[in-house]
Amino acid sequence: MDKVYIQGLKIQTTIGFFEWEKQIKQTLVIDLVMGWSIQPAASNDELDKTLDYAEISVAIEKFANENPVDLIETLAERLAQYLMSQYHIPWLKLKVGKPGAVHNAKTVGVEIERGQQQ
Ligand SMILES: Nc1nc2c(c(=O)[nH]1)N=C([C@H](O)[C@@H](O)CO)CN2
Repeated sequence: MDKVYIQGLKIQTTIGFFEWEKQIKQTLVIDLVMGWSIQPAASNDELDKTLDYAEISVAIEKFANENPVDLIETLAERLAQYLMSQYHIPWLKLKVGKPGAVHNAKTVGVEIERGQQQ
């Protein structure tokens, strides 16, 4: 299966378990790989036939800000379900990193894979 991907997307959103985290925005870094056949778009050079990574990047930050949660696990799961249903994505791999969370780690995060590779 072909892939369309977004790597290292930095978003600012409210996320965290602790009370102080609910009062601020923090940086999350999103890596997303989406299964998609690119041939229909490529054959006629048509954006409409593929996954628009620019539109999806904006949608990710909007979704995170409209659906604040405590855990990055919850955000990953809900965001994956949203993207799959909104854009008819059959399979995706999603990483959510929270680089500011552990001061002596480069980053921490979760990675999930959902759906079926066709
Ligand atoms: N596996 C996780 N561990 C932790 C999370 C999380 O979302 N998933 N969150 C926190 C706090 O919000 C933390 O980021 C504050 O520094 C702690 N552990």
